[in-house]
Amino acid sequence: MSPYPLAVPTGYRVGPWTVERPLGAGAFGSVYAAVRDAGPGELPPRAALKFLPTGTRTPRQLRHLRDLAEREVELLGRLRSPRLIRMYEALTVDDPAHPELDGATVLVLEEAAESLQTALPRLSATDRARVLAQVCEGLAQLHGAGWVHGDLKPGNVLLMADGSARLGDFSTASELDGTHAYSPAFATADYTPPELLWSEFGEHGTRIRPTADLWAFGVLAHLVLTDGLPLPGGTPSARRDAAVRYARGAEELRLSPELPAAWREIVADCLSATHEDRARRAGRTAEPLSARVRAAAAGRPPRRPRRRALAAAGGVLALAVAGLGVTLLPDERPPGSPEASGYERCASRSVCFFSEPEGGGEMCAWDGDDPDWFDGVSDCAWAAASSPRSVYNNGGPDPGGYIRVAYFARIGLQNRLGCVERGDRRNLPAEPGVRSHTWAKTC
Ligand SMILES: Nc1ncnc2c1ncn2[C@@H]1O[C@H](COP(=O)(O)OP(=O)(O)OP(=O)(O)O)[C@@H](O)[C@H]1O
Repeated sequence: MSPYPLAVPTGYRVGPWTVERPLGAGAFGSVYAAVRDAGPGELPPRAALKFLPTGTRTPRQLRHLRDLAEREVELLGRLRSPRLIRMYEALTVDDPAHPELDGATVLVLEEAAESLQTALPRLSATDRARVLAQVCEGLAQLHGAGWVHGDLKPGNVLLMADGSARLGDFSTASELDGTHAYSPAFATADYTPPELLWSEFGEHGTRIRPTADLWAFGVLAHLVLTDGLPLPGGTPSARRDAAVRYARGAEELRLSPELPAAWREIVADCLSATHEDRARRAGRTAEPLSARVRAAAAGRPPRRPRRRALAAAGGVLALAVAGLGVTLLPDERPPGSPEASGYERCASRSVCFFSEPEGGGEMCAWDGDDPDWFDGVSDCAWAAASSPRSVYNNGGPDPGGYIRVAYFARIGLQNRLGCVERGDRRNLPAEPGVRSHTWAKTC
């Protein structure tokens, strides 16, 4: 039997496309390389045709397949982001002479060279880290647009001819409706977060949140960086049982010793056992995670603060470390003394932003990056209502040279507003507000 759910012969024509050779197959889709010999000039000369057998099968299978096809067409038709595979058009096969193909949905996609699944054994450590950073960027773009992927795994990461990565297979993707989306729940067990392993499949599907993709990213990163899955067991069902034991607190997570140090905290945060812990440690979406993953891939020391942002309101200092799974290192000291005022409240090795000029008013302080001030590493609540009016870079020396601080108007380090040299303290203009910052080598 063909491993392809839909066997399409070489030379088969659909619209302007002629099938050349098979590229890969999943549970539902059969993907073929194709060339264009006619049709509108804006279409590329080559593409990957994904055939979904929506014309055959039993009515029940059909309903499900149509749902998968519609999800993919809907998402790809509406979203265009550099890290998501593009769709050029969607066609329906009209060919009563070939009943097995008649009525099939054909997605005409940007052609990738291969999937991460097949490429992985040949990739160097540097390439593996780079691909992970690009996958996380793709997830951040997807989440930023309000969608959840729902089936992130090596077969759904596509590598282009230039080696860059894109996310593919959006048949399980779903658009967020508030905090949740409804997925058809065909995610792969090894990449499914514990809370979804026993979740109910309701009328509209399984309720999932973007943190489900973060769990899958943690599993993927562990696999890509160590060639092994994070949970023990020789079969998917043994690993699912291990996930259940882990989620119930009966078993600890033991990450491979081969996992590079820069990635351990990222993977552990993504593999937090519950949605709540994952959201707190890794973020509610991939957007805050992306900067950490980029830094790890670039070999920079993780800039995630070891403590939460230090907020001082009305001169009362609060060390807010609880709840992040975060410990203060013995050599860390609290920011300035409680009697300190103005800029002097800012602890060494921190960057501090103040709600008033000259270091006055409320303060938010970090010793690391924060790609989203309101929903990232920490919540700088007052900055949501008013923009910071002064800043003090009280950072220390850094072996990598990341001693300056660049700050941005938008989450994810976008729309750069300015940069502060080490030791610099200055007033800021009233608008616009600051949403993210990063330690930088140059200003
Ligand atoms: N745009 C593309 N370019 C090249 N190859 C592709 C492309 N899209 C998919 N493939 C190949 O086809 C395989 C199956 O595609 P895809 O994952 O989209 O199908 P599926 O049936 O939806 O899979 P799943 O079993 O994950 O639901 C991929 O693993 C990859 O090898």
